[in-house]
Amino acid sequence: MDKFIILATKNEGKIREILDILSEYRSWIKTLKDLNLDIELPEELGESYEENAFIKARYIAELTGYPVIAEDSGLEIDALKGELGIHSARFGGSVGYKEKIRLVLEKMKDIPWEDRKARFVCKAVFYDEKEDIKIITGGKVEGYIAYEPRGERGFGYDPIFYFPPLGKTFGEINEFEKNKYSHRFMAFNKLKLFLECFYKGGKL
Ligand SMILES: O=P(O)(O)OP(=O)(O)OP(=O)(O)OC[C@H]1O[C@@H](n2cnc3c(O)ncnc32)[C@H](O)[C@@H]1O
Ligand SMILES: [Mg+2]
Repeated sequence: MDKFIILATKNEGKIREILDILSEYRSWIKTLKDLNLDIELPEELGESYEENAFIKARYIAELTGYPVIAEDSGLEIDALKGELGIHSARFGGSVGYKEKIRLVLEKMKDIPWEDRKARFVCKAVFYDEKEDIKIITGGKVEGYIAYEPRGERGFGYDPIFYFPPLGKTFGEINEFEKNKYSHRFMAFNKLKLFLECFYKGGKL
């Protein structure tokens, strides 16, 4: 098959979740790894999740000529206004997530539960240069920053994101559960509606 969509992300955690959400379309989707495209994505200098998702999508679309899916996401913490959000991946510099999490918790050590509100946000983009299509969908999930990390599942900031409806952090729930409630699920589930029309209309 020479027609496919490229998934433009380097984050293995995202890839797992997105391929699972879009599992019906798995045979149409190629990751950068599937294509042996060992390249860096461009700097995410946009001012919003949408802009950054589009920067990544456009870069790969221009490079390959194929339709592309990309996303940009982040953790917004009310008490640390503006520090994470679209800067979540860069927060704390080039250190691992154990250290980023330690830094967040250190900054929030005196903050009481009611002021620990946070949300994960995701914007997903489908971009097809040839067909002149740009679709953006979004998702959000509300929770709290836990007092300490719990669970080893998921990726990134999952161990400190406490999700009240399940009484657990995202680090404690399995992929099946995360893909029922997450910001990424919501964004990509909406994008799926579009892919359904596009795919069923034989457009790909
Ligand atoms: O740009 P790409 O290659 O897609 O991968 P990335 O990891 O750099 O991704 P972003 O630029 O979108 O930054 C997202 C940040 O938000 C964090 N994040 C996003 N969704 C998350 C989730 O579901 N669980 C935990 N952390 C998440 C993630 O760890 C990053 O620090
Ligand atoms: Mg990134």
